[in-house]
Amino acid sequence: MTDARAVPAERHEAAAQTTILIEEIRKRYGGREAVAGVSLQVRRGEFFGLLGPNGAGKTTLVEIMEGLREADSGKVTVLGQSPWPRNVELLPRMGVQTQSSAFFVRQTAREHLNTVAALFGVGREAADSALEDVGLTGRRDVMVENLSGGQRQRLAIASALVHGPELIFLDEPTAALDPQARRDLWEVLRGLKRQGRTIVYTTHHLDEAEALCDRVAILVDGRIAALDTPHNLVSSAGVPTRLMIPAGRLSPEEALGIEGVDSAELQGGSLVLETRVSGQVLTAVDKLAGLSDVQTRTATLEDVYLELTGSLAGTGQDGDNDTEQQA
Ligand SMILES: Nc1ncnc2c1ncn2[C@@H]1O[C@H](COP(=O)(O)OP(=O)(O)OP(=O)(O)O)[C@@H](O)[C@H]1O
Repeated sequence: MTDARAVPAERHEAAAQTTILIEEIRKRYGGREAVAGVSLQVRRGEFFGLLGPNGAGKTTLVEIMEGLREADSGKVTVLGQSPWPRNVELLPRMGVQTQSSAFFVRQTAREHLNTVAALFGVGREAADSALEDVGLTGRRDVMVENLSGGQRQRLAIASALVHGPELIFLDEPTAALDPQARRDLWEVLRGLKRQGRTIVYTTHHLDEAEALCDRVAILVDGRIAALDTPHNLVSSAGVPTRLMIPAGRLSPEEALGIEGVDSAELQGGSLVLETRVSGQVLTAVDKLAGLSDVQTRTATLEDVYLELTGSLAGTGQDGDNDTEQQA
């Protein structure tokens, strides 16, 4: 005989695999609905990206997940618990890096982390291992104020990691970094994922989201405009491929005569064709003008993002003029 009260095994399994569950969350500031009915699930061990234009509601949503802000309605479950009202049981299990991370600037990187470790009640070994995780061991004796911007960003991440949280919130950790420092930090972040941590990642860098995230949600005007793997978003969006042909080899009129070419325009020394059937068009271009020096640019997450944010932004709000500070 089965126990009617028993939770089916698959529901237990689903709960074990879910780190964050957001159900129909809404948050209004005065007349503006910053989060307008968002539901999503972040799976255990997932690198989850939150994308969207300025003012889309990302910070509000993340703060609701972190237990820093109360939703007007809807349900939030983080690691099986409600983060609001401020849930002290959850604090040791979560790490939070914000863009305005505070540092003890008159300390060395190591002293800073030791202080953070002490606040969390963990030992100095944890501080050393967090420094190693972010590749800062060699800079541990440098005063925080003498670290470069990229090294400070790493220290901010180390501060969010020092107590060994299962879930980490990272808010634009690569903002203001040079290209090499960004790439270096990507490796650090991949390392965190390999350790099995769940990461909620807010960024404006679409290439970064594409390179790092298992799935991304694109927020527009407080609503989810798309949620999927970067690969699926790109392949299902139907964004055209661009072919760049050195100018002079083919005229725009000739190109427009090729079946499957949607547009043809001269831009910066190239004839740029847009098509959704690139194989077919390349074959035709080969016959007419040859393929040497022809470049192909396939759609990226940035194309999908721009299409979504461009077509949806501003359609679902009651105005931007009622934004007084509210808790
Ligand atoms: N404390 C607040 N009081 C009033 N309005 C707020 C408050 N916080 C955010 N807002 C408004 O809510 C909307 C969403 O803001 P939010 O900071 O969540 O967006 P965001 O996607 O994080 O933006 P950004 O990319 O610029 O950080 C914006 O219109 C913003 O002006």
